[in-house]
Amino acid sequence: MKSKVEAFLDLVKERNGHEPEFLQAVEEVAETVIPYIVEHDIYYGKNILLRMVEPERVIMFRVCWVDDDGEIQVNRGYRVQMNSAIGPYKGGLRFHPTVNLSILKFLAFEQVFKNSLTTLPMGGGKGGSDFDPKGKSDNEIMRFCHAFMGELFRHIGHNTDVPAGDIGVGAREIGFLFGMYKKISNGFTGVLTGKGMSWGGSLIRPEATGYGTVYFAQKMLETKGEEIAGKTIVISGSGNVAQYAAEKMIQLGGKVLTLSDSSGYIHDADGIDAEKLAHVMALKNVKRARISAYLETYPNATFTKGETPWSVPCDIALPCATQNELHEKDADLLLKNGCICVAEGANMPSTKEAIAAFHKAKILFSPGKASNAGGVATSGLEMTQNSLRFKWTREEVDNKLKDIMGDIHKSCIEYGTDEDGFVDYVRGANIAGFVKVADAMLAQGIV
Ligand SMILES: NC(=O)C1=CN([C@@H]2O[C@H](COP(=O)(O)OP(=O)(O)OC[C@H]3O[C@@H](n4cnc5c(N)ncnc54)[C@H](OP(=O)(O)O)[C@@H]3O)[C@@H](O)[C@H]2O)C=CC1
Ligand SMILES: O=C(O)CCC(=O)C(=O)O
Repeated sequence: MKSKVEAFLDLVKERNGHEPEFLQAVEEVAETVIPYIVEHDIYYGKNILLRMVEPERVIMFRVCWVDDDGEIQVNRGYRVQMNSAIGPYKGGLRFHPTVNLSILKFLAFEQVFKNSLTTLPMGGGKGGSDFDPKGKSDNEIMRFCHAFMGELFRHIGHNTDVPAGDIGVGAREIGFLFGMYKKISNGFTGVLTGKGMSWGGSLIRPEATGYGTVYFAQKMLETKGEEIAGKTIVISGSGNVAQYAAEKMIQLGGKVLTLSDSSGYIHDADGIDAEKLAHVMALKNVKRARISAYLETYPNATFTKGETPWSVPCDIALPCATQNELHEKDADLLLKNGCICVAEGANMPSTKEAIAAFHKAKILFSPGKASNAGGVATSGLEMTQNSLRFKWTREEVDNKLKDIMGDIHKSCIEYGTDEDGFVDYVRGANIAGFVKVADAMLAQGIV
């Protein structure tokens, strides 16, 4: 006889069998949420989770643009509008050659729970394209963004769907996307977040995902009487999330040992301090160089080609690059080397087996939907400021971000504490995220 979780997953697999990342994300949620549904009559027998795994709408479109050689290029664009029970769809856009429907559906599904956890009124969505920004000129990026928005504009709006950045979409791309939306719609609205500071952006939004991940790690460490000062930290990635996670760790007295990109990782045993990090930011955000270029200025560091940084001994690990970048063997190495805390800055960076290893060892482990929620939370604060036509100070936004990360941590404790006191942050985040969305769906009827 199949368990309820198995029966549910079989149904989801029947419809989405060719979408491995989406199935992985659904499985993690189903395993923790279905037992909760079974114990709570108000949710039982209503097929709520079955409704939540089906996107409300998926938009897929052609994006044609002309490259610098005058060649016509064709890419595929998407927007997955997953769930709008508690607010307008909200979530980033990813430009990366690996983008497909499975990846965007997993990200949109995670986003529904994450946005619910922030306590702000935002539904979940995600979008993007298989366009590869690497090696493209600024003019090519602009032409692509304009072409992409030339179709996306009709599906979004400040009260309907508010996209933002993700992998491959940063301040430059948001600028080009916003410019085209404003032109076509003939209106200046907060339709995107992550905007520039002089045209509706919020202070702290660029820093928010990385800072928030560190604030969450801080809260987890506090439960064990530990603090960040004096700890060694291994970080993967060297993009937006990794850079600001490193910055906050350094400010709080941590010693950051590594950063990476898709070509490999650098290990600086002396620690990446504020000055070295500023150099990384210039390398990555201005020169758009590979992380190995770090060694040209800091030759004492090492570069390991084609590897992730998890073999470097550390107290705290922050996976901040991409999905499924931390496997069971990496988790075993981290544990063997004494790691006590893993906070995910990326979305679903740890595989199911890696999470099981962390849970078995009972170390502090937080899933991205809890610990990286600071980015979208601050996007929510950007939306509020846009509606109010007002601007909060850096300190005001940072304090709100800290409060939100603290509240998410409390929710995880409330729903994820085992009888022996161990906190399963995965279960906590999934159930807390589910309850708010499910209550709204029940109140709104079968729609
Ligand atoms: N930006 C945000 O506000 C938020 C982002 N996230 C998540 O955080 C993660 C990082 O996003 P963000 O920093 O914004 O993106 P960026 O594009 O700024 O940086 C991505 C980083 O990850 C590396 N990377 C990407 N794909 C791979 C891969 N397949 N293998 C190894 N390294 C890879 C990139 O290296 P390379 O340059 O070589 O590709 C780069 O260093 C993603 O999972 C994203 O979904 C979550 C919440 C909010
Ligand atoms: O700020 C946002 O709306 C999106 C952030 C995002 O894409 C994410 O949380 O994964």
